Amino acid sequence: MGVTAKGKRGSTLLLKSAGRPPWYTHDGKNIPAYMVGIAGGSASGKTSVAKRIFESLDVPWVVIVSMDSFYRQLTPEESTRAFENNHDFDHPSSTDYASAVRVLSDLKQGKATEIPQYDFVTHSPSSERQHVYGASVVIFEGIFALYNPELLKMMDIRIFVDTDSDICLARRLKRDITERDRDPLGILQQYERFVKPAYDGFVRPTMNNADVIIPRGLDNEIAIGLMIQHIQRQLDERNATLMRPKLVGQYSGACGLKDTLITLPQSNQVRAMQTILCDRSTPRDDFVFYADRLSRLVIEHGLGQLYLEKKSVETPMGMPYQGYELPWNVAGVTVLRAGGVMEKALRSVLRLAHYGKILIVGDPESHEPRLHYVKLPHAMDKHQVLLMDSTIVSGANAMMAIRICLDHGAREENIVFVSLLATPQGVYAIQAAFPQTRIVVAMLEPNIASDSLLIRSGYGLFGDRYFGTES
Ligand SMILES: Nc1ncnc2c1ncn2[C@@H]1O[C@H](COP(=O)(O)OP(=O)(O)O)[C@@H](O)[C@H]1O
Ligand SMILES: Nc1ccn([C@@H]2O[C@H](COP(=O)(O)O)[C@@H](O)[C@H]2O)c(=O)n1
Repeated sequence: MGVTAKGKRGSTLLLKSAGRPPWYTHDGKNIPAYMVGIAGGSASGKTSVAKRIFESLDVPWVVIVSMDSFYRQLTPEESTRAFENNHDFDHPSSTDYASAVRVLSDLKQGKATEIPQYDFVTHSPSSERQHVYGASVVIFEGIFALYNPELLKMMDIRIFVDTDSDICLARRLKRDITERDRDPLGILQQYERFVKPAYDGFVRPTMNNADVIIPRGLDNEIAIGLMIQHIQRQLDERNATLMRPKLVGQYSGACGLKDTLITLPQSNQVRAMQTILCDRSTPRDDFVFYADRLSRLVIEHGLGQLYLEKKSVETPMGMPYQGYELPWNVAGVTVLRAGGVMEKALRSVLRLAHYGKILIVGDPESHEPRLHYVKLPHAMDKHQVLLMDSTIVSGANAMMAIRICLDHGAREENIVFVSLLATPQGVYAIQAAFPQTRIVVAMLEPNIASDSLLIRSGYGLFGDRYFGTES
């Protein structure tokens, strides 16, 4: 049984996804996503209402998760009956709640997750998964969205769409013929036998769990408008009270830095290279050459922090030699764009690594970091992570990058942040939030130029100097 193009998959829609501001407190802890639950009868307009809310909300990184994604796998006998319109998909037992709870609780906690996909033509989950990360708002819609107590607990607002059953049946007929490859007689049989009784017995009673009931679904513009205003107000209030990471840590020379900071031995060679990089009159080709050379040194120093397995080999003279095995499980994650310089160094010294990219751009007004793109290797929990950025200045970008790796399952004790230059202020802020992350730098440089919120290190704008994009 193949999946046809006509088959409707359990739909997960990422509608807005760029420029996410920090979603964690100054001590690095995630702020839970705002969750909306929308229940109602089949074809009552749940998806349509969900889409309308999303279009209207002024929030980046929003996701709609459909309950369709969690229909459980049928046994062969059940599957045969399903093709005869004789399987009850409207009983609560048709849903894999454990999977729904796992996915939604990941999203609620700000973690990356994989959402199963469903095919209505084959009546079975497909092998595909949709990777979702970064939702500030999650809308969960489905006939049993307000049924399971664990799911209900996660929701910040619960909505029930209450549409006349004749209208629902007419819409369902049309939709199931065009989108789900069904025949009219089968649809009517299934409706009479399962859909209607289950609505009366299981779905309608969940109206009691709702905070808001929307009669007539999308047609009820007033109710929908009021509800959107309410949600937007709640989000704005939450936003105003969020404890965003401070752009500069509270470092004062007196309190000192912890020993998770590892600085490259300050040989005369290293200091000479730093002098070249800090010198405003250095020509670009020299800047690039010495940035590359210093990157290799600091990357090697960072690799020296990785945990290695012991290995015994036999020498050509037949003697035993006890040593170590180079690791296979290194994830080199670049904070774009300046971190790309260090990826080049990592590639030149390590043959086996998986690479990831994170694009963080400072907001032009507040200079607050904003996440625009992330792609990381699979199974981050099994990787030792070398996180690379050329400089740590306020520490805000580094904190966001570390938070992203943790949200994708990386273990904090396995993260090594590698940088050419760091300010003590930035290191202090990172250490306060992520005490187990090791920070390897070529140089600690306390002299920063600060122009209101925009802070520059001794290198000036490293990426622009390296890539030749200075204005
Ligand atoms: N107010 C409305 N007027 C006309 N058609 C609608 C309205 N609301 C939904 N529909 C249509 O009815 C069908 C089912 O709507 P949908 O929002 O997907 O319902 P549900 O998610 O509850 O199954 C879709 O084809 C949709 O375009
Ligand atoms: N293989 C399946 C699975 C589910 N259904 C029907 O889908 C309805 C829920 O989807 P809505 O978008 O309408 O909320 C539900 O009433 C099931 O009967 C199906 O027909 N085949």
